[in-house]
Amino acid sequence: MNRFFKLQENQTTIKTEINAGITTFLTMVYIIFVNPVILGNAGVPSGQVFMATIISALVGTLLMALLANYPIAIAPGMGLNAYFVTVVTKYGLSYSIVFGAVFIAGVIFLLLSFTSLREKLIEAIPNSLKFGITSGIGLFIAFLGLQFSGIIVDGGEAGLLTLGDLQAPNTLLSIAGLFITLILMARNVKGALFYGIVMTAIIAFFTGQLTFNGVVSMPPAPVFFEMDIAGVFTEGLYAVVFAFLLVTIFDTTGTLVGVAEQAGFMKDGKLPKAKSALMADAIATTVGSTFGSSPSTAYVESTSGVAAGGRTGLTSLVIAGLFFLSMFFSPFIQAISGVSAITAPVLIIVGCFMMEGLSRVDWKSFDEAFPSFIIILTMPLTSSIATGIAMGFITYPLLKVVSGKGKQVSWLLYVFGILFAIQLVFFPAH
Ligand SMILES: Nc1nc2[nH]cnc2c(=O)[nH]1
Repeated sequence: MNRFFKLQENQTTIKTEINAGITTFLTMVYIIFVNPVILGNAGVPSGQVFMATIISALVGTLLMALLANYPIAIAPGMGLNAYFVTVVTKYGLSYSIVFGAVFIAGVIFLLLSFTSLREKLIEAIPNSLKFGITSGIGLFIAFLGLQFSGIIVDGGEAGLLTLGDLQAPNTLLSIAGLFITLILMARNVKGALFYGIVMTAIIAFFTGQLTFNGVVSMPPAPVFFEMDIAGVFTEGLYAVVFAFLLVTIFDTTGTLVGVAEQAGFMKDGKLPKAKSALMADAIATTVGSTFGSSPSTAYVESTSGVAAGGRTGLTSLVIAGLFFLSMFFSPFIQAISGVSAITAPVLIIVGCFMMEGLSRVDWKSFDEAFPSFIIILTMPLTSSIATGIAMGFITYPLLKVVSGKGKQVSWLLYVFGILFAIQLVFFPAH
């Protein structure tokens, strides 16, 4: 164990790594409650999403442990799960076609992990676009949380949106959950999001909003290969595949670099073993789609385990082991997932985490600030990550050219800008 995970070299111990693994697991286990709620809005059965989420997290995090020896967890990302639902519901598609799109994005990501285009792409995209995308997704999922909780509702005569009925039972439950979780977060309690869900569920139980049919059982049977790859082409979902691909690559890379900086792994501004880490994510996304999950990404919550001293893949191995054990708690987890007001506070708070990157945008330069701003604004307003990305990629090269800085922009961005402009104007459906 010591030799495989290089514990001594990384100045850590088995006990510290186990502690770190438990810490990260507690901060991210909410995804197995929340993902069935979100993908349930696209009609995917809850038991299927529950298993697919665990399998994605298990495969990705285990590969991260074994291939990269990093204390970084992988699981289906928030934001892309919501975008998945938008694509299914807004355009009336079958979810199996959209799983096909996730599969294709995963395979392209896997192929890209072997080439240098991956680095080129990552280097060509400026901070304002990268962090604009992550933050836009943050606002998007927080907005969903506000809707699920009933705090924000359709405005009708009052305008597009308005404040909901704060005395409605499910809204009251969410508000109580939000306050409890915020208090736990502010007091730096390990696993605040998880304990927040549990405490909100207890309130829901005693107020009759939640019923249980058991706690432990054998895992539900996973559903395998319920996807329609041909449908991706007949429906022309190219922009959707592209959005899944770009967001997964940027999000994972940004998160890997952030966590690696915190853990002291960066060497001369480069991330060693980036290839193995990205491959772990690409494989998790591809495998996850075959079982019925939206794309996976490296989790920002891994920072909590690193803060607890985790430095090696042993931390990730512990996280993967805990995800495996959670398979046996499906009745408990599915009952909680059935009441979206319980998990809504998590969406609002995770949205806040994802805004952090905005500090890296150069707000004093208008040609950097505006593309970031338009992404953040349009993602929640159009409920489309792809549209938000398109707005940013169109305005960035445009503003650079008119301000005489066109030469600073990579040719890749001009190509993307033109492609996105054509797509938005002529193929706006997706
Ligand atoms: N980086 C990152 N971390 C997450 N934690 C939960 N969801 C996400 C996500 O989409 N991206």
